[in-house]
Amino acid sequence: MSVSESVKPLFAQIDKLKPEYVNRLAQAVAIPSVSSDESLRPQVFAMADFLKKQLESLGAEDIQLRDLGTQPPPVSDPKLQLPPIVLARFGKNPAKKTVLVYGHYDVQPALLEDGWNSDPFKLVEKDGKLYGRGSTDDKGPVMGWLNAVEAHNKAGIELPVNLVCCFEGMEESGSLGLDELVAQEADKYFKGVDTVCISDNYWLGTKKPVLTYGLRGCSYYQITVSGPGADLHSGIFGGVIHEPMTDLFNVMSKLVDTQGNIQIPGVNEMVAPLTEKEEKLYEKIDFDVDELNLASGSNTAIYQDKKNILMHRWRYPSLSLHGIEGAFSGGGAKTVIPAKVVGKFSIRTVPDMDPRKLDEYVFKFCKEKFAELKSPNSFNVELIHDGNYWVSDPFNEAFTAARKATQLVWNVDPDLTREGGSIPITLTFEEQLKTDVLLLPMGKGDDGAHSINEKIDVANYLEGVKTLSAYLHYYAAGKDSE
Ligand SMILES: C[C@H](N)C(=O)N[C@@H](Cc1c[nH]cn1)C(=O)O
Ligand SMILES: [Zn+2]
Ligand SMILES: [Zn+2]
Repeated sequence: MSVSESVKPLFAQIDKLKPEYVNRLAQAVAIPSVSSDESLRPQVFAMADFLKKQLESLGAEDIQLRDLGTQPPPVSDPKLQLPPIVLARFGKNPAKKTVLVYGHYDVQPALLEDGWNSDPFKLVEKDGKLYGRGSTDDKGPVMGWLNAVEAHNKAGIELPVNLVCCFEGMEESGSLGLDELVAQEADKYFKGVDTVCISDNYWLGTKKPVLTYGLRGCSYYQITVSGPGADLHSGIFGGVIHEPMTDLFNVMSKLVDTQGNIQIPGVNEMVAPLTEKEEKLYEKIDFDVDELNLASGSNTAIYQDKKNILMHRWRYPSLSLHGIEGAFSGGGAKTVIPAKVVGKFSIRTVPDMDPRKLDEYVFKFCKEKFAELKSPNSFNVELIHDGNYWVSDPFNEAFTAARKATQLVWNVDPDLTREGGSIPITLTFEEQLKTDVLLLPMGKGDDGAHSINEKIDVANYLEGVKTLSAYLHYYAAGKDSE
């Protein structure tokens, strides 16, 4: 029987299980597992326990919560524990292929007062969409893998592959500790893995599914400026002392211009030149500036043409300013001079940028710009975390299986895309396990990952479970399967 025929009862089961799937996602979203907020670290641990219980109830074997020790500096609490890596497996049949699925159970911060229409940690279903922090990034897709196993169990259909799960709780904060674990377990827990599938990114737009073969890397920095012994009255000290915030603003404002051009010497020179072959690839992609505007909820695009938008998202670096710790940020008009401020920015990296050279250029530039201010305040610039870029071959066996699965579920040939975001562990899996990695996204380009009112469409959540399941079946059946 063809794969397309054999998965029909599985697809019917997936449709029937919608209430259970939504409930599973609601339980996951209700745990505010924000990895970047030290005070919420117990919630990240609670999320790992939730996954453990879910995996147990679905019949997973060899479930392990792997301790990664304490979080390295910079960190406020030197005893802060890293959340565990959750490992589990379904099946260990040597006659079957083995697929490792990776996802993350931590999320970005979210506060109602940021502008959410509802509590970010309460899943709300409205107009065919499921709103809540992590719904698309990445609790929806992680639940998607569990949902796929549940559908197989309930339909009485054997999983066509051995499934190894690797779920981490620090992806949004640099995947600390995971590189080492993957290296340690390459010949142990991960022995025999044939391919890796990651569902942790999004379609490019809102209409067409995609398969993704590239990611940018991310190097995240912080600049600390401090001076006064305490926060001060600006009426008493304004104009008479060097203010840390003024120094910080000066340095941060020199990093990038308003057209997105990075101003740090040496950075742009590391970028791989554009080839004619690559240039042609952009023509085929289904996307335009309207899709970008829809996703950003604005008309603020720097480039109006598809090629430039895609190149600047996928193959050129970008520098973003994220925030200032220690600065007054509430409502009202507090007349304070902050004593210590920490500015945060990151650089998305691309082939052929060398992260260590990048650090060198960033540190040198920031120090020079601060020195020009001739300020007596103290200044420090440091790397918080980094993760490398990744580009792969989109025509291997795993991509072929994913293309067939997408065609079956969505009735359309997926676009082959790269992603502007980062998943730090991707290259490590490829290098350490010596396997291919496929990125098979569930959500749409307008899902608002990292933003307010993050959502996943119900259709993407359900059809996504079908796509992940069908992918496993096509991959198991080999490249000539139908
Ligand atoms: C693409 C993925 N879903 C994601 O959001 N990744 C984060 C990872 C990160 C955080 N700091 C550095 N990398 C991202 O791209 O921001
Ligand atoms: Zn993610
Ligand atoms: Zn994310």
